[in-house]
Amino acid sequence: MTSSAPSVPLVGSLAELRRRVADWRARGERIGFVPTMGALHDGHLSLVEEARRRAERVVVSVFVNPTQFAANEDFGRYPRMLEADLDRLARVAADLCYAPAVEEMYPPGFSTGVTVGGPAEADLEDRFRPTHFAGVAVVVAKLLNQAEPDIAVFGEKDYQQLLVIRRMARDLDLRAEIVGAPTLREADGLAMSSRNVYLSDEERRVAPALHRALVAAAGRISAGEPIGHVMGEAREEVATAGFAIDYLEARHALTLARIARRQDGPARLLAAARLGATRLIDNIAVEEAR
Ligand SMILES: Nc1ncnc2c1ncn2[C@@H]1O[C@H](COP(=O)(O)OP(=O)(O)OP(=O)(O)O)[C@@H](O)[C@H]1O
Ligand SMILES: CC(C)(CO)[C@@H](O)C(=O)[O-]
Ligand code: BAL
Repeated sequence: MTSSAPSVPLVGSLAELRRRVADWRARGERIGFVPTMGALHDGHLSLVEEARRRAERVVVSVFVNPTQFAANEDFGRYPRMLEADLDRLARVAADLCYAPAVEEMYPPGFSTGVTVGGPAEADLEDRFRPTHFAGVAVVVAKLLNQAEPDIAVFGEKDYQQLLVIRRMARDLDLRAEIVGAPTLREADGLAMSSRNVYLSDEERRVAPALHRALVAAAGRISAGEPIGHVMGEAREEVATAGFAIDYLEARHALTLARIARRQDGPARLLAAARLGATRLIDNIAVEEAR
């Protein structure tokens, strides 16, 4: 299907990205930036809309970053559909799509890394993807240096990633303000994700059980039930639905430190769990007691 909205310019070279951004900046326009790996869904588009509320121009990057995938992960089969992505970006009037080739981002001889600690060492995603945040940090640092936006929007769906990027931006004095945006969900509660296309029909039917368990647990903790007990039952419920759980934990929402009591919060419940070959992540805030 073709869109009737004006098409979104696509650039692949850093020089061209910089030229366009410099033109806008010279006109006094604020630049918003949304980094993605493409296969865009409505969750991504909501980030573009958030950026649009805060800036006159919005650049969206589409780059499946090899350095954040471990050798056994899905880099090779990650969905790639740039034409459809451009069509979707046109509908939310993004100003530019930046889709560099791997060689543009990582030229021969590339040998620099960014070491991230703090929230990157929370024993959550990092336990299961030990090289992941180093790859995310290096590509996000590069993208933010390349586009030099005023603001950059990241989804709360990747909650630990959001905290890692906030920490990195603060520690390295990156100029962009890092903005977090809420998770968009399907009608049955499943967090939208490019990886949902991997789910079989049966797995797709089961998948919302993860969010349901998080919502129920957050409500019970908020009402004063003991965290350890509630989280144990949530793990049982998710496992019974058919998931293999990597983690399903209550953590401090700002530091990701373990918390045993609601009063140690603000609390966030974070989960990663596998349905067959597909790994889903999700998280939810625990409302604070009034
Ligand atoms: N459902 C969603 N709602 C809001 N933001 C989202 C959602 N899903 C992803 N994002 C955000 O979009 C940005 C790009 O994410 P990415 O391209 O990895 O998409 P994804 O759907 O999360 O894919 P994946 O399946 O790889 O996790 C990230 O900041 C991510 O947090
Ligand atoms: C931030 C990001 C675009 C870096 O590759 C990626 O980790 C993602 O899509 O969340
Ligand atoms: N949204 C995070 C990208 C990844 O899983 O590699």
